[in-house]
Amino acid sequence: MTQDELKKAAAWAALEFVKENTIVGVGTGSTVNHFIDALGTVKDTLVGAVSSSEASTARLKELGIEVFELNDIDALDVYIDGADEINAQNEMIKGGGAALTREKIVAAVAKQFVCIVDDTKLVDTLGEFPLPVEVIPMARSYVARELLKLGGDPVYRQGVVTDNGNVILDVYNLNITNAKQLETDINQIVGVVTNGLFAMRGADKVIIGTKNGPQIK
Ligand SMILES: O=C[C@H](O)[C@H](O)[C@H](O)COP(=O)(O)O
Repeated sequence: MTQDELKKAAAWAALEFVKENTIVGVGTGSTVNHFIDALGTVKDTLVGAVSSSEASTARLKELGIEVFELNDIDALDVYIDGADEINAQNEMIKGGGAALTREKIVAAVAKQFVCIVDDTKLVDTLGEFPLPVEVIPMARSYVARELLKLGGDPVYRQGVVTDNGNVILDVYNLNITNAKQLETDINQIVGVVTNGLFAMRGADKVIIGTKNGPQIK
């Protein structure tokens, strides 16, 4: 099976976590795009969705799924999203598609975070994938210098502006042994909006696309 077929299998398996007559939290990325396609097949049973990016919002609307503003809802049962890396503690690196901040906000509201990944995303130690950090544009050089002090090698993601109007620094060469601490430390740097570590709020369930079918843990 190709990596995309594994993503698709994990994404469609996530439908079992979607309850009738609810609003579903929807993440961003190529794995989630498969999940949105799956949601389209059950759209008549849903109230609608809350989205973590302009790209996912457009795709949901194309399929006729109503998209609600997060500020207009009180609670969210489930949030379904992909990841760039995930470890055995269900801590993740996210933000390869620059959607990390809105993803972290929707994940914070949701009662349950279901992560959908192909099995290439499983790692023993987070950090081989460069850690995305969303930064206020005028703080970019300052934040980069502070990230160097934390032991990483930040690289400006040229040409990318987030849905929030900010920029991304991708931090290479981090060997992340304490993800919660690093998540907290990076968030303390003035000018950082969010970093792509999802450790303080990790996934509650993981659906892994494998050649033997989707596995839930
Ligand atoms: O900003 C993007 C998100 O965090 C994605 O969930 C993550 O990059 C995984 O994307 P994909 O499913 O395309 O591998």
